[in-house]
Amino acid sequence: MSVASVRKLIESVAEVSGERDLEHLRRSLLLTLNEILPVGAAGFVALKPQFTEHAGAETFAWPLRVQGQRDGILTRLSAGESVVLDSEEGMPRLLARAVTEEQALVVHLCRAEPDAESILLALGRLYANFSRLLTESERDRLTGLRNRRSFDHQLGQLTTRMLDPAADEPWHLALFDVDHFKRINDGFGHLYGDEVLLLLSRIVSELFQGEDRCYRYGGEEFAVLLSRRDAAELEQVLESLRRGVECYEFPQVGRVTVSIGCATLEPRLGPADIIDRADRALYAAKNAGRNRLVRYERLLAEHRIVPAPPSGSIELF
Ligand SMILES: Nc1nc2c(ncn2[C@@H]2O[C@H](COP(=O)(O)OP(=O)(O)OP(=O)(O)O)[C@@H](O)[C@H]2O)c(=O)[nH]1
Repeated sequence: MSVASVRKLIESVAEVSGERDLEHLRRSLLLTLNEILPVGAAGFVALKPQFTEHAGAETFAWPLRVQGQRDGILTRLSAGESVVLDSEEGMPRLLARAVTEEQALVVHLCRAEPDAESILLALGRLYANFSRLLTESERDRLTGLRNRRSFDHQLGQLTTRMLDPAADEPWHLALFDVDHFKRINDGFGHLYGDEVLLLLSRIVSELFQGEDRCYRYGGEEFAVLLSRRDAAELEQVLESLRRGVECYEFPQVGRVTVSIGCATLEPRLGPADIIDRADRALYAAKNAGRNRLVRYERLLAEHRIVPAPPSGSIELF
């Protein structure tokens, strides 16, 4: 390798290691591969067949189909393993490396390259290490749900996306809080309190899948960002959360209830505005006796609340 190539490689790796977002990390890694290998196409392919619609899978539809073993080989790969799917005169042209349990990095070269396998191996390890660090920094340790940091990031992205006039999917924020959680801690001990939070997080994760995202918002409070639902569907799914918790028999502790406040994202609302709305609805649910769902928009329609102006629209002079 020439000094210029080594410098290019180090610069690219420095670029990759500076990423703080998984999506950017993936993009940065693909750019690096393009810089140092004669890449025809490269992308991430989901290892599990049910995830094959993910970005990147289509890119490799044709070469893998040519191989006639699209799912055969890739689904048998486990994290850290790699495979050469096609070679030319003993040198790899089409390679896959399982960078995590769920994803393989697949590279199709314009021409065969002797160092391709070792480069893919090294960059794959780099990606695996960084993605593990990023994933851990986005997760809550007790429940395994995404944490507040991740929530702030996602809500920020959603409120920005709402500014696009073409964005027509309604997104909603639900905040829910365990009722009288202090009593659970005081009566049964902190460990049982922790177990309640853990079991609650499982109930929520099972109920909200796909595009919906669940977060531990802090302490005994959780957040869910829900997409593609009208008001009736929203109430229905959040009611089933409330009932699901109410009916669950928590070991030792018995019955637990939650109060839920919910608000719908609107174009002029920033993250703080939407949190404030959901929080006011949650407060109203607590005040009305707990173990219930309150939607901000319903409070507004029934004149039970005075609307606050969006924070971004306040003019001081
Ligand atoms: N076990 C456990 N307790 C926590 C954790 N985080 C916060 N808490 C406890 O959660 C309790 C919250 O109490 P409060 O804010 O008074 O609310 P509450 O008792 O749930 O009452 P309402 O919200 O009004 O229904 C406090 O006792 C905190 O110590 C945690 O990670 N584990």
